[in-house]
Amino acid sequence: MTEFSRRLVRRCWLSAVQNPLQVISFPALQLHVSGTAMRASQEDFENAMNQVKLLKKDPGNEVKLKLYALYKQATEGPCSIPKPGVFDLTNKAKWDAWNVLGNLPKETARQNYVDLVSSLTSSSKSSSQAKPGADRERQGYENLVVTSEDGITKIMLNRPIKKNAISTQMYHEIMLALKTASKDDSTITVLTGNGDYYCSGNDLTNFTDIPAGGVEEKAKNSALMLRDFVGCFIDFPKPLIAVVNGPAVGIGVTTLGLFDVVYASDKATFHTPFGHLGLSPEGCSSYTFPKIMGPAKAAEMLIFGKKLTAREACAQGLVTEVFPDSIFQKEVWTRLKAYSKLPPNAMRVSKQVIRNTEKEKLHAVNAEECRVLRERWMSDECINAAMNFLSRRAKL
Ligand SMILES: CCCC/C=C/CC(=O)SCCNC(=O)CCNC(=O)[C@H](O)C(C)(C)COP(=O)(O)OP(=O)(O)OC[C@H]1O[C@@H](n2cnc3c(N)ncnc32)[C@H](O)[C@@H]1OP(=O)(O)O
Repeated sequence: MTEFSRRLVRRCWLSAVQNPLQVISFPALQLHVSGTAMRASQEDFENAMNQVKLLKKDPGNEVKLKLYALYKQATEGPCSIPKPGVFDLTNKAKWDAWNVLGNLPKETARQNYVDLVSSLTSSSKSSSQAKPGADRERQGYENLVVTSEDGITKIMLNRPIKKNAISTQMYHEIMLALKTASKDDSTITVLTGNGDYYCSGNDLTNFTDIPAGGVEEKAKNSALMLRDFVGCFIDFPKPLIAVVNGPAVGIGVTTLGLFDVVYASDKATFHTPFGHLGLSPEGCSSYTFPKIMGPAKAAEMLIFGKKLTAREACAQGLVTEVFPDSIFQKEVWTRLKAYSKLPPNAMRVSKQVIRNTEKEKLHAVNAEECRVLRERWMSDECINAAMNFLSRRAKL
């Protein structure tokens, strides 16, 4: 085994433990009942299995792995199947969880399974009464807060604990929110972030969830998703405004070239560390950035990862206006409320006149960037960089 493979093995296991939600999907709990007759607690065991299928809230991957392992131990005994390969993250995490139970007797595993399910059903009953959760569910977004008021639809990235890194689910949520906003009654749409960051870019753990088809399939699916995601910005029909409340990284920066107006707090910074991550530009920035700031300045950002302050980004034309952080929200929202009262059709038509001649080109650029990135994601440079971040060895 090479040093690289050893690091990858270590990293894969680490990511399975640190980011269990990325590793195993909920349907994996829909296990088959073995025909083997069991003693007294067989009925409890089967009831518990049925209760698991009815859980309203995803219990998280750590718990799901525990349930899986206890089920296997209770029905088949100690793990004796071959260890899955290093890239087969999901099956490897399941194997590890089962294997760690060693020679735990079947009856004990069965009892532990029943106890664990019982604790889950009681906690889900109490948490379903919590109002914030109910609100989120009603709105249908896990990591966004979407509000419509005064003619403005505000889409707020709401994962402050992870600096608003965009998870796979968030990509889909943002696409849905943009599509919904494009058809609602609002006249303008705003994207912003909750907390101290605007967005820390792509969630680097997105790539730890490797499907059965391996890294190639993951790269293919990611490229398709990215193309759709960026396509939603290219096609967005109303004025789209970024309210950049704090630092922006990666795709949080590149997509800014597709907004109509970008307001930034003076605390914001703009960083596209593609070189450090073994990546290449996306979000149409390979086209919009040279157009906005000239090829030399764009190259410094996109190839060498030069981080810009808000004032520098404004001087380069990426940002429309910078405000002192202390008055940022007040000033920006006062201005946006005034803009939102302008005639909506005129605003739409003006946007179309400004943007439509570029649309076809932007879609072609988007497709090409995604094609190149699909290759990059499978490169050693990129895998190493993601591993470094995940194992906390490197920060940007
Ligand atoms: C499928 C489509 C793909 C499209 C491709 C897009 C390309 C990009 O977007 S490239 C840019 C990717 N982003 C990064 O490389 C940023 C990585 N993050 C950092 O360097 C730092 O976290 C930070 C400089 C943003 C913030 O540092 P700070 O010291 O203030 O806070 P932390 O303790 O590091 O972060 C808190 C918490 O948030 C997690 N986190 C932050 N950013 C990301 C991220 N991009 N992906 C995953 N997780 C992230 C960080 O790990 C911390 O989590 P824990 O508290 O659980 O350790």
